[in-house]
Amino acid sequence: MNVIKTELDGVLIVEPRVFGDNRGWFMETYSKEKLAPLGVTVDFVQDNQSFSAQKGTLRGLHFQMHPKAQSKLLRCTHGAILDVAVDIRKGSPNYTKWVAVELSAENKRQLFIPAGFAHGFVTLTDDVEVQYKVDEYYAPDCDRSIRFDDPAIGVNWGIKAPILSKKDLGAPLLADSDCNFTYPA
Ligand SMILES: Cc1cn([C@H]2C[C@H](O)[C@@H](COP(=O)(O)OP(=O)(O)O[C@H]3O[C@@H](C)C(=O)[C@@H](O)[C@H]3O)O2)c(=O)[nH]c1=O
Repeated sequence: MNVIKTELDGVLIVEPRVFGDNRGWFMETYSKEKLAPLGVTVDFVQDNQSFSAQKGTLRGLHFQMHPKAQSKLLRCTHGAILDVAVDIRKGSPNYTKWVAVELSAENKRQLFIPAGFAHGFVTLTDDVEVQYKVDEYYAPDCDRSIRFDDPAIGVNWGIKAPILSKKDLGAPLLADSDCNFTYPA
């Protein structure tokens, strides 16, 4: 596996090794022992999958607060997404900074997003399947959204009127959120 650092410390692009042959291809999609020396040292406890029918669907920006904060390892197994991580740790030199990485079934890239970051993605094709591992169980009490178009963050999603859930439509700005991440942790 190859790991590429992003501008945000701790947010990593993971490129699995793909073995092609006359049948097709094979890859390890996750290996604890191969990823640990490269910076992914968390213990994943839950696997998630979502399907988005239409291009231009946006899920985010989401996070779980302490004490149920989550790290995530994401991949797109059908179609393509623009995957976004935002540093929302108060006091961080990168506070409100974001990175966007295209993940697709074709490029097989994964994005590791540590706790302390908000996450969201917009679909770049129809029929998008996203799969991800998380290192903390779903905890509705700690589950939070912030506005995808919060001007204090300014993510360039490349789309003006995305398809959103009711929850994401009514999400607060980061400044009005009860987000409790601090830097250093
Ligand atoms: C996230 C989650 C949701 N659910 C339920 C709650 C709800 O009824 C239904 C749909 O939930 P949501 O609308 O929050 O799904 P979604 O908008 O896809 O939420 C996800 O978005 C991406 C961007 C993330 O980063 C994830 O951590 C997660 O927040 O699924 C679970 O049972 N377990 C879970 O782990």
